[in-house]
Amino acid sequence: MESSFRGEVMKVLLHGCNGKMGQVLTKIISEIKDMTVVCGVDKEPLRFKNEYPVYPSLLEVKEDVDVVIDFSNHVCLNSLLDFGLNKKAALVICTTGFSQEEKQQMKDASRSIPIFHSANMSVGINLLMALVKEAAKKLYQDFDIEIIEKHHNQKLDSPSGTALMLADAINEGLNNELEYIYGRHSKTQKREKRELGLHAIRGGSIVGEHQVIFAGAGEVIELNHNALSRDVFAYGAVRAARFMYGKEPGMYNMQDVLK
Ligand SMILES: NC(=O)C1=CN([C@@H]2O[C@H](COP(=O)(O)OP(=O)(O)OC[C@H]3O[C@@H](n4cnc5c(N)ncnc54)[C@H](OP(=O)(O)O)[C@@H]3O)[C@@H](O)[C@H]2O)C=CC1
Ligand SMILES: O=C(O)C1=N[C@H](C(=O)O)C[C@H](O)C1
Repeated sequence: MESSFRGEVMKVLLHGCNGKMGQVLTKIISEIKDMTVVCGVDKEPLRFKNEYPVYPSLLEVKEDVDVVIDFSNHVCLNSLLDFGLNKKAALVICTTGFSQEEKQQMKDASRSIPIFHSANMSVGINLLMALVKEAAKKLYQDFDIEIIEKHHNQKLDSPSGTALMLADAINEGLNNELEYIYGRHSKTQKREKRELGLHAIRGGSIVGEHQVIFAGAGEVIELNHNALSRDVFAYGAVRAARFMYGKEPGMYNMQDVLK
């Protein structure tokens, strides 16, 4: 998909710039000619020596900004939306762990500004969403469906935003009949047909692995996605920022970017 961004240098604010994803993006954007990080915002502004100014709060930002790329924490949503609304900047929100109410807040704000949100910026996961939706439609009658996700030991939210996105894609294909079960413990009854189990593993430096299991009688189908480095998410965020530049107000996601 072509972006509406032409011939100028796009001014990016990195929100959460001193986090793991913020630092990967800092490096990747520094190598892109038509994009520049004009400033960053992070709870700990002095953690790294960045080549751009870093503020402890969005309220202190002085620079002109075209697009905010956000990899921070869901608790920042109010200040992020206020910033976007005041400065008329497009928001590329890649953070996960939002409640339903927070997602509704995003939708409300998107009546005035363009807002992108996706729990996974990789091309592969967004293709996998379509595959598991189709597979679920064909297999559900005879196969039980479960999702396992694995991430590093610093991750705050579980299950991952991606696991929930995959579950929602599956459930959409099945008229939203499924009930999500978050890990099984202290159970004394067998699995019910309409359960969709979501299971989170946390350890070491695992970047992000998602496995969708279709388990039938005597056979199992597994669809896996493994992110081998954070670069894949950062390149996706850059692609989304290009797509969002100059867009009309509304909610957008990775499916729109990849169309
Ligand atoms: N959509 C996608 O493809 C991906 C999404 N993510 C999501 O992005 C988010 C960030 O991930 P990651 O970079 O690994 O996490 P990190 O914890 O490494 O980075 C988050 C950064 O944001 C900072 N921060 C937290 N709260 C605030 C605040 N109120 N104001 C300003 N800065 C704040 C953190 O500071 P401090 O450390 O001091 O709290 C930290 O520097 C997570 O929600 C994660 O799930 C991650 C990878 C891919
Ligand atoms: O926190 C992470 O690291 C990741 N979070 C996203 C999620 O919650 O799905 C995406 C990716 O798997 C990495």
